[in-house]
Amino acid sequence: MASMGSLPFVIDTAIEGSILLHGKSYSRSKLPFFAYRPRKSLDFGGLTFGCSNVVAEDTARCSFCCHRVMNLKATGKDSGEVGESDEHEEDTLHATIEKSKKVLAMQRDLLQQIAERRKLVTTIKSSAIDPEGIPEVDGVDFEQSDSSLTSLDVDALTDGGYTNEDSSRDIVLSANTARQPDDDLQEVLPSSFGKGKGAKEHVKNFPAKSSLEVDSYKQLKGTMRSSELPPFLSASSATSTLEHKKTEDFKESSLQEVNAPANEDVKAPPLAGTNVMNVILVAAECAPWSKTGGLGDVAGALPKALARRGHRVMVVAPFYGIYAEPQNTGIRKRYKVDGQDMEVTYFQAYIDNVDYVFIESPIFRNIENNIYGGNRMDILKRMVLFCKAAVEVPWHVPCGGVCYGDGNLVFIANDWHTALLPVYLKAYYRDNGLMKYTRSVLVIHNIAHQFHVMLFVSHIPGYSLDLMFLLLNCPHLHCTQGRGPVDDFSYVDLPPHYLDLFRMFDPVGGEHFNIFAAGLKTADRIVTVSHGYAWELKTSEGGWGLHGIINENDWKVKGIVNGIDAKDWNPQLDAHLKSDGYTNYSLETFRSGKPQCKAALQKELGLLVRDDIPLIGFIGRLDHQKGVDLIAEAVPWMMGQDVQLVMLGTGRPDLEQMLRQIECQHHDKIRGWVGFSVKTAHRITAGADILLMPSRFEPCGLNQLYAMAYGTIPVVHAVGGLRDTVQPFDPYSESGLGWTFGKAEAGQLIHALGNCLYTYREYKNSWEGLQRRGMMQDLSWDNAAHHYEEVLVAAKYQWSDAKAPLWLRRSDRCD
Ligand SMILES: Nc1ncnc2c1ncn2[C@@H]1O[C@H](COP(=O)(O)OP(=O)(O)O[C@H]2O[C@H](CO)[C@@H](O)[C@H](O)[C@H]2O)[C@@H](O)[C@H]1O
Repeated sequence: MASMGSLPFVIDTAIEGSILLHGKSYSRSKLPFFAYRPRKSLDFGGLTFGCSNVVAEDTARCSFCCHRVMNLKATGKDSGEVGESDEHEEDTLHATIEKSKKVLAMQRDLLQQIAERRKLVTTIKSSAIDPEGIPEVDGVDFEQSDSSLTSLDVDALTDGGYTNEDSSRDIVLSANTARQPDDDLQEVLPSSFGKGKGAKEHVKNFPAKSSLEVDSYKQLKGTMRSSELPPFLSASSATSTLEHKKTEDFKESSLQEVNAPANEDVKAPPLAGTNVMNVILVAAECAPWSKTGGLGDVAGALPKALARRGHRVMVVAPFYGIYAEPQNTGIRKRYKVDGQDMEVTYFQAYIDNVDYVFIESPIFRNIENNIYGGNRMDILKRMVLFCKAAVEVPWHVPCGGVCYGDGNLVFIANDWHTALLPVYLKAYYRDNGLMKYTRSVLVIHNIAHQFHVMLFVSHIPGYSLDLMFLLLNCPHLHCTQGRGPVDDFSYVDLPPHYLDLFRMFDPVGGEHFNIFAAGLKTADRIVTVSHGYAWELKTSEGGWGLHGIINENDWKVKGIVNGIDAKDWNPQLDAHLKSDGYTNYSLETFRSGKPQCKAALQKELGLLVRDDIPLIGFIGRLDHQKGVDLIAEAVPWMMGQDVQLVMLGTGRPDLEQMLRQIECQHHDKIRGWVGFSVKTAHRITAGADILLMPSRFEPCGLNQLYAMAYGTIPVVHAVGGLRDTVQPFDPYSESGLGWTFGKAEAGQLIHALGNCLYTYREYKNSWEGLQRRGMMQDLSWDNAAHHYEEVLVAAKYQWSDAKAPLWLRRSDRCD
């Protein structure tokens, strides 16, 4: 079956003096160079599955496990013993040797990188007390590997050394050794599933687990009878028979696949280089399936950017409604929540190089419009189940045929809703010697979240007014940081000594239970969504009672400004600008495109269609944070300015009522749209001239980023991410991106807006310059993803007890 060139070879045996390929015997003296490599180095993946399907190109990847293999270009004939050398064979051999040199050069680079890592680990070892924290690097266990590896490999892998059976090559390849065949067979995807668009293809882009990264779950199952398994683990799936059948199907289809020629795509190395990891982002919402605000946008966009860098990325979210894309994997598990067994079913989709896993359970059903609704216990139970099920996804849910496993894995949890995940990871697994190399990063999008009623209270020193309002008056106190009475600890189902992580005290609320606090303490790293907010979180005004914990963990906190999804929020591609008189536009066409969108918006809202009147927009949750009440205060002034105003939002009923009332009073100039409409948000962003964001605090803010990308000028309270991203306009140097004001007060808003309107009317060129500068910025997620990657890598090499060693505190601070 083989022909000259690029067919796969299956090495059957390699014995002294000869080798058997596809059942044919080849004499050693006539063999192409690959046959000289000791059999051990070709042993990965076994003979029946996966890695035996090596292909012939410079640097080939196994079509299944994607591990780099040596150049195995075939030079033998396809049948019978290799005959006498002829000229053609000589040429081919030379070409092969040339190619092998290139491969060797690449390997040399790789070895150098390994050597550098080794040095790093040695440094870590020498400054650490806990040897358990020493991580493996790309599958190499430095504890176990031969100490002569570094020098030996780099030097020995030269042309001359290559023709010998050099054990150093074994070591090199074993660092990339593929998963065991058995692993594959245990965790494969149903055949119907693995065949989805790109489903298998994507797996081969990622490094498979090394033998050192075998799931701790499998180790556990291998050493214990099921009756002895720890109680925190999920109960066994009801689908085992089905899974077995599907496993067989998959085995067959995989074998068909490995037998097919697979030399077509030798891909460029990933941007992340040797930092490529498995990343699982876990969030309570993920656009476009579920979104109540910015968290949904981030969960929808950041994973794609990480995938573009070459990481294997998954998003895990609850399955709230009926979604078209995800398919039922048939895998079901049961977890205990408040003493009850709750079953979850995993749904899965693969879109834009990202795996999406949705956790379905009656507890999540039909709440897509009220994700955070219900009473405190309802929410708590949902989050307990979600986090328990999410931690085990890398064990149970095969994506494209292969589970992520728990080696080289980092979870990214988001806000208090998933802050239990780092705690469960530690308490259930790492404390028990499982998931030893799995790390967690907790992202703070909003440390306060919303609250609903405000009353006047007198000031307590050290506590901000905002916080006191929150503590005293929030009827949905559970919406903030996962707070509750200390008794709530019994619901999270953790060993008693974990209570201390959750127990908090503040002068207003007294002793209480706080999920966010426990997550922040336990996570290996903390990210928040801007530099400004990272700083504010450490203050009593900005930390909402958690500033003490943030300060104590300062060494692991990093601010990374959000990006924007360059497909969804791009005026050139925006799907919501393709109808009703709107139009797509770009930097080249915005002078005509934007006025067209403005006219379409005025028409749609029933406002006077006039190009010369500034159209001001506001989009956001209607709550204390967003400062919509400050806009209301400024309305009388605005109405004297010949402007139009449109406000879109939902939230606090009193603020919703306020919007309706303002519209009633100034129906000719104002629209107050109460509701959640993604389409309208896009259209306002495109059609408005100015966007107001008078937020009292704003961790990052996405709307000002969207506005700038659409040539809409932001007027913002200079706080948190707004200060980071909106550089104030300077008329002298014609620089800057918008207007800012220093205090969340109506007077200051009026002052900044007044200057903005003046520029709009009197200085058309300056205005256009502002628009151009805004639109020309690279606000994409790619930049942010690069910074996230640094955090993920730092987490990977983080000590397992989340306590930084002293040297790290001094020299590798994340701020
Ligand atoms: N009525 C409505 N109809 C349609 N769309 C609506 C809407 N109200 C809001 N949106 C949309 O929801 C998103 C809100 O983004 P924000 O950055 O204001 O997030 P939010 O404050 O919820 O999140 C938190 O997390 C994000 C992400 O990290 C941080 O940027 C932010 O500062 C922090 O408070 C935007 O896409 C906006 O268009």
